[in-house]
Amino acid sequence: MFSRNVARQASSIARRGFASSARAERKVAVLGAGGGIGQPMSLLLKADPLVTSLSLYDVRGAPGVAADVSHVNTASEVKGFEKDDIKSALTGAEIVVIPAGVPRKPGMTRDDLFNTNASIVQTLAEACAEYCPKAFICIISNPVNSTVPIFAEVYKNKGVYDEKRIFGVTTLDVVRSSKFLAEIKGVDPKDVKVTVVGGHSGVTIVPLLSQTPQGKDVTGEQYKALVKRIQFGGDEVVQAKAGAGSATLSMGFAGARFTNSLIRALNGEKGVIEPTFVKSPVYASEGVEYFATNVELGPNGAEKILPIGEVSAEEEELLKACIAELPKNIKKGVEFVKSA
Ligand SMILES: NC(=O)C1=CN([C@@H]2O[C@H](COP(=O)(O)OP(=O)(O)OC[C@H]3O[C@@H](n4cnc5c(N)ncnc54)[C@H](O)[C@@H]3O)[C@@H](O)[C@H]2O)C=CC1
Ligand SMILES: O=C([O-])CC(=O)C(=O)O
Repeated sequence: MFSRNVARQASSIARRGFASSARAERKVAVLGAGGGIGQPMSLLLKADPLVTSLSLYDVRGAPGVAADVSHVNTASEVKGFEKDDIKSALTGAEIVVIPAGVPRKPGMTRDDLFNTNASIVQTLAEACAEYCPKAFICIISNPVNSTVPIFAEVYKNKGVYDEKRIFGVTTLDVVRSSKFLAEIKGVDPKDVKVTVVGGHSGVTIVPLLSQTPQGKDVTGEQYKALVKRIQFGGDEVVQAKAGAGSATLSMGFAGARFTNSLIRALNGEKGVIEPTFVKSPVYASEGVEYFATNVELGPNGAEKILPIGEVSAEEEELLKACIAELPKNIKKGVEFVKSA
């Protein structure tokens, strides 16, 4: 959908011409733009005609990345900021995408990143609350199950919280599910859409393969292996990179796809649906405050949280395991801010 849409937009703009095309102004800021995810994602955002302005920030290196991607001949303007200049980076931003923080090394869980990334995300939330409190926030930094609650708690403290505007980006789980299932079935991944619910780590990642035409008849050992590969796809990359980090290119693609969906919805397109980790009523009665399901995006952000729908017996079990784990991750994030 993302690449098809970018291609469609690009050809439509080519027909109408850049200068004359009336476009909604959409300023996107990337925090952590100098990193492994930040760089390829910034390139993809620069290639997206729906992004009209790109503001790249990192504690170090973002002006260089900005100078580089600014030579790509699409219409958007690009500026780079570093160190203390976060105010300039965030002022006027409508969407802030955050891949700032340390990645895993082999042997680590995402939760092992908490000690470092919690304070990074808290600091960035404080800056966003001050300089662009109405922006839509897309959080990539791990552990997403905890960093989303951290961001929300900071916003509550600052009196600017709007639950519809804060998203944990779980799109990579959706992208992986589509690709891995398509490989098994020998079909084009563009035709394979998998809803992934829950959170973004190990057993909290719950692919609903039974809801996908191509996934329905995957059973037995093949089903178990596929679910495991989706749940631990991040580990596959961490191991293959052998100490040099985690998924960056596929995450750059997934982050740019989520941003594109959000902008299309802000621009008035109807029926834009993406799974994302948000404040959710779905398991609230069981003490799970945040949960990823399909969410219909719209001009106010998370317009409609869609129900999980019918699930198989196996998926029931996966959901139980998810629900046993997720509240601990959420609580850890909430308490981090409350105890500060
Ligand atoms: N949500 C998801 O599906 C995924 C999340 N991730 C997570 O994304 C994060 C980033 O991963 P990579 O880009 O590979 O790491 P990286 O280390 O290559 O880049 C991170 C960047 O963040 C910057 N940074 C650190 N503190 C900052 C601050 N206070 N303000 C602005 N920038 C700051 C660093 O200077 C660095 O350039 C990690 O936490 C990783 O676990 C990675 C893959 C998938
Ligand atoms: O595995 C990691 O640490 C990075 C990540 O979240 C992913 O690739 O899904």
